[in-house]
Amino acid sequence: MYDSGTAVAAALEAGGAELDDAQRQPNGVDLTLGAVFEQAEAGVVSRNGKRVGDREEVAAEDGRYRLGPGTYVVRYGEPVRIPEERIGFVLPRSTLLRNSCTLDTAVWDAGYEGVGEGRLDVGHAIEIEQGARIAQMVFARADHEGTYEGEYQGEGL
Ligand SMILES: O=c1ccn([C@H]2C[C@H](O)[C@@H](COP(=O)(O)OP(=O)(O)OP(=O)(O)O)O2)c(=O)[nH]1
Repeated sequence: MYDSGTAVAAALEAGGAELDDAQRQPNGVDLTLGAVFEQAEAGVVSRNGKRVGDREEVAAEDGRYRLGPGTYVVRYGEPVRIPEERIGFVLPRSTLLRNSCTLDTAVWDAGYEGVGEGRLDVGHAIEIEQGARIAQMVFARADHEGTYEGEYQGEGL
């Protein structure tokens, strides 16, 4: 069972997100584009740890990112707090898909708080305005043991 968009909006606002009406969707809340980065060195995923490789921020021109084909890391524009008994999923706006682009996203754990990131795959050159809606977050009810306490907790806040 998924929460309504109104319930997702209430949870995000309780976590400090400032939402405009266009972000409020029937089944979730649209997240906006905060910043774009290009990976500059190798990261590490090992059995006992991980490290995110350095990245360089892409400059917006007149508030717009003009992105050529390739892989980017995006930071969303809103802080997110995933309530207990919920799991979060972020899906790309279909307009990205219709323009040969997409977002790759992972699980948003109960108890996570922060300004999250995702992988933007640009299959054809695209222009995206900073602050434009790029994704939708939905919440599903979920059992869980414990809450998120990893090193991304509090990122970007
Ligand atoms: O697309 C996503 C998915 C999740 N998150 C946030 C919320 C999630 O709770 C946290 C950690 O995600 P995950 O557990 O998948 O990352 P990990 O690499 O396993 O990190 P950790 O070892 O801290 O669990 O990152 C994002 O920013 N973007």
